[in-house]
Amino acid sequence: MQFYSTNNPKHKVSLKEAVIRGLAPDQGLYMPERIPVLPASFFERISEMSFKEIGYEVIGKLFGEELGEEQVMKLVDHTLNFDAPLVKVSEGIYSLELFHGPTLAFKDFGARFCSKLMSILMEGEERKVKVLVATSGDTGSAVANGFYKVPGVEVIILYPKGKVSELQEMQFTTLGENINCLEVEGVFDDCQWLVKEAFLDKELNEKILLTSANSINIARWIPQCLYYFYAWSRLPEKDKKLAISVPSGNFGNLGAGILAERMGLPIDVFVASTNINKIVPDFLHGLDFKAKPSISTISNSMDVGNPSNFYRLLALYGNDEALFRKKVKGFYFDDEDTAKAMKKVMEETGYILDPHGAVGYLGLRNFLKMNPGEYVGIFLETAHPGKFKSVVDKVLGIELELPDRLKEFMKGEKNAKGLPNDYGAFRAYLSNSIL
Ligand SMILES: Cc1ncc(COP(=O)(O)O)c(C=O)c1O
Ligand SMILES: N[C@@H](CCOP(=O)(O)O)C(=O)O
Repeated sequence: MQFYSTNNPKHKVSLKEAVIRGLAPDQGLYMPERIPVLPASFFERISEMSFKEIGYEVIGKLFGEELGEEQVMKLVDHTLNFDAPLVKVSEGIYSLELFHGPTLAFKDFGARFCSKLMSILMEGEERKVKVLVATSGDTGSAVANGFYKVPGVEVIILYPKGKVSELQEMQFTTLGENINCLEVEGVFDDCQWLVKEAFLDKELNEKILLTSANSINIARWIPQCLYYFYAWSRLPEKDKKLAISVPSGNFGNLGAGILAERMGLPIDVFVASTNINKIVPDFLHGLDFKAKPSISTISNSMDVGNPSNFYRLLALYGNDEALFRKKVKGFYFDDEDTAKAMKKVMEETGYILDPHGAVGYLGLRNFLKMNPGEYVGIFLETAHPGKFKSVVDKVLGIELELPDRLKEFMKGEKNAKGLPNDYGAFRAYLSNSIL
């Protein structure tokens, strides 16, 4: 399987090159040249299969030719070593809990897969690699933990000063060793811009082997499709049509769901749910796709004004905007709606949503209301509420008990360097820290 750039379908590279480069030289995102469809027999057996067995088949179809069966199994075993339970919240509404990994957010799946795949692909290489990461909170913690002490890899995390939760910040700034953190005077989109500029800097790339562990990299993006298959395998109400709502920011997660659907998974409708950073819902309602400055919200990890996976979503629908708008429904919610939903769901069901999951829940509920009785719905609960403890406590008027794993992160000492929102300063930092 080769991978093409969304900016030029003729530019095709191997799996290794796509993963090591991260972003195509023309700034496009890599995509599999063909999307393999899983056989009917796979879907007939899926309910009896374990998460890992599902993973072997799906990843085998995508990467098996290049990696072989043994490496595929190693990769999947390393990635899927925690569960993603499907929990019934109310009649016809299920939460896919993606927060049972080491840093309690869905990014753990992609980060673990990415670090393992990079190690496999770099085996025997003399070159060392610098992994650049822009984060609004959760990618940073998952990547830092996934790549911590991996030999030959140095990670540089850029995050917007004062715009990630305290717990998220502690999860990546306290590790040290090969994990370096830069606190940027700006918003998430500035961090993403700085990273992309570094990839375009020819001179710098001649000196340093740079790659990305954001969802722009197929090694971070593709494995996120696995839990959509698993969710369907565990869904009790398969006789109904299925709607899945994805709380979205950079849109890698939704893109991975669409990939799963293109591989044959019977998902009837996707709901793209955002906070007031509503660039994609606006597009789905007929406006042009237009990046905007991001606005701070209580679902801070989704404060993205220039979602980098947009053109990947379009490519998954054959660049057919009408088809994209038909298959994906867009909703957005402000902080007041989000807080109200968190309270209502806790009062009515006892289920505690984090602010991102609450946005996903709201999108799903709105869609189901418009189509009564026809669908069963799943929303992705993308992070543990404890990661946003101060917001959750304030909104719900409770004192949320943190899981031990989160408490552990609070014991370390923050270590981050300040960085102005200026490419020259970032370049100087990278040039001075050549491995
Ligand atoms: C908790 C949480 N929910 C949702 C999202 C949005 O996911 P995506 O960027 O893949 O759209 C993020 C960040 O990516 C996140 O950290
Ligand atoms: N919300 C993200 C932003 C980066 O998303 P990614 O999936 O492209 O890495 C975060 O948690 O940092």
